[in-house]
Amino acid sequence: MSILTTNRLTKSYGEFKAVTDVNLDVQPNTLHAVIGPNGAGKTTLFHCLTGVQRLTSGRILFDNKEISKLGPEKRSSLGMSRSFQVTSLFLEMTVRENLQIAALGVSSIDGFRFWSSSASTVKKTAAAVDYALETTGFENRAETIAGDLSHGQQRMLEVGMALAQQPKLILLDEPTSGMGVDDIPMISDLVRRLTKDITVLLIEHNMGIVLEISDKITVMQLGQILVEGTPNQIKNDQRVREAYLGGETEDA
Ligand SMILES: Nc1ncnc2c1ncn2[C@@H]1O[C@H](COP(=O)(O)OP(=O)(O)OP(=O)(O)O)[C@@H](O)[C@H]1O
Repeated sequence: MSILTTNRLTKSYGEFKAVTDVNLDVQPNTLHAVIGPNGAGKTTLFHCLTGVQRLTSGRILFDNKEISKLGPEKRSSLGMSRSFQVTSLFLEMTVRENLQIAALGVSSIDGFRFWSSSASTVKKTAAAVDYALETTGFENRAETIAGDLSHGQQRMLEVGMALAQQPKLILLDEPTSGMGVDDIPMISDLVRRLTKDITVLLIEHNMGIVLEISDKITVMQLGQILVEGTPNQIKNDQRVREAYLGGETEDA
């Protein structure tokens, strides 16, 4: 059974349709990537899925519940977490403290519940932080100040913050953007590992990474789904080659 589906998801800005009739079907414990050239509608789709933007029409079902009209906090409390941005890390705090905040706070600063933590919350939080530390491989850096991490490591910590919320599904928006080539394997290995426990929906521009690590790929163009399939199917699809820089499929 699917963990996330969209049914004719459409988002318009005035007369302009940025996303049109998108039907996504994300299976549990898979890495499902959405790719497409500039302006394809990936970011708009991402914001509609996280609840940052309202759909113009269509429906979103997560874990068998309709979530189309729920805000970001509610979605995250149901188990749908998005990766934080480097700009939302607490750079003067340690890695562990950042993860604790994410584990306690669910998603917004207003939601933090430091002061009313019961013993069971503290225990649950510790387990969530341990899970995030272990999965990101940050066990040895737990006491490092986040501001002292490299840019690539900070991006890993963003993913860790989402993991500390112990989601069923994690949504990642271009997790490798701005990363040096040497750091990219670190994050792509992490993303790949995640599907052991949870589901990953990855919005990504870099075709090379997506072909390497995804189970299923949805290619968007001009707000619509152009083609879907396994990395092999996508790699060999003429329509995809044409959409990406006149024939190139690597790193377009
Ligand atoms: N707030 C907005 N108002 C009007 N048009 C918008 C708005 N946001 C996005 N668009 C338009 O919607 C289309 C899809 O944009 P979107 O950012 O979702 O694409 P994308 O696939 O994420 O592209 P990129 O890889 O360049 O970020 C584009 O034509 C864009 O100009």
